[in-house]
Amino acid sequence: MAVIEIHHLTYTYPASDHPALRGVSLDVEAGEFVALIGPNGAGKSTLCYTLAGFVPHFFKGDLQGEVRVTGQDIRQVRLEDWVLKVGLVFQNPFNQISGAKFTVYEEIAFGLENIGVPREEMRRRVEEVMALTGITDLANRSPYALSGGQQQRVALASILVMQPEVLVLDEPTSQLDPIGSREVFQVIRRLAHQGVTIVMAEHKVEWIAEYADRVIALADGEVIASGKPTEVLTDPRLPEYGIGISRYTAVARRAAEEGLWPPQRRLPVTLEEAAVGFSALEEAHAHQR
Ligand SMILES: Nc1ncnc2c1ncn2[C@@H]1O[C@H](COP(=O)(O)OP(=O)(O)OP(=O)(O)O)[C@@H](O)[C@H]1O
Repeated sequence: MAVIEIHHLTYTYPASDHPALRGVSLDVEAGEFVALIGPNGAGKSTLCYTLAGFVPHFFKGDLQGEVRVTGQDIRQVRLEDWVLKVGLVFQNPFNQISGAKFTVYEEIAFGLENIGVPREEMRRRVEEVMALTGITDLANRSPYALSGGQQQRVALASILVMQPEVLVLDEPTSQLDPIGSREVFQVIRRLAHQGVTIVMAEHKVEWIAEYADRVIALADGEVIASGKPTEVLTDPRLPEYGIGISRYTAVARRAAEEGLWPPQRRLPVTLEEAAVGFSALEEAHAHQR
């Protein structure tokens, strides 16, 4: 059984007459890392909110179809129970920090304190997630006196400490520089290897190509492509939908039009793939000479 099962999901916000999600179907297996891409307004955040239970428990509106996580229907479970099953990480870590605690350690322990977890277990779980997210040395620092990447890892740790089965991230690296982004992607990859199911809305296609298992492209609330990152991210229709492509895909596509890309080779998404493709072409030319 897939961990996430979405069937024919159509959702319209209250006071709107245009569905934000239309006929979305999607299964995600345990430990899979799925990236959501799409232009502004495509429905990525709405899908994240739905998985996290904010739709329909907080945003009412009209929800048709089925959304299940580990077999449970989203409509049958209260939001306060659902959030223990599905953790949501927002774009801006600043919004996720409670403001009630003075140190990173206390911040991460906050959620466990609220549900009355015994002190010894709390310490063990907090130390475990700090190690996993690489922030052990920040334990006594203020959550506000950190870089963006460090702050996002604190936000992530404070969600992970609750041990959700599914982690949903809505553009978690949009405020981060390349170093911070890599830190976050590496932690996410590690979590997926440990069996956490990941759904992440993200624009950075080169990072997605490197780290995600599958990509789902949304446009105007509908799934327009779904598959392996290299397939979806080089789909020639993406620009028509206003979805950004990697600069390496764009360069190689131009080169291919001029006969300067190996004909049988898939277009690249990352720099490494581009380098391999162009050197293969060079070798083929050297042979012909
Ligand atoms: N609270 C709301 N009430 C009414 N309509 C909304 C609300 N939030 C989003 N929408 C609409 O739902 C559609 C999907 O928006 P959503 O924010 O999910 O897209 P997105 O792909 O996350 O875009 P972005 O990349 O800009 O964050 C858009 O048409 C948007 O205007």
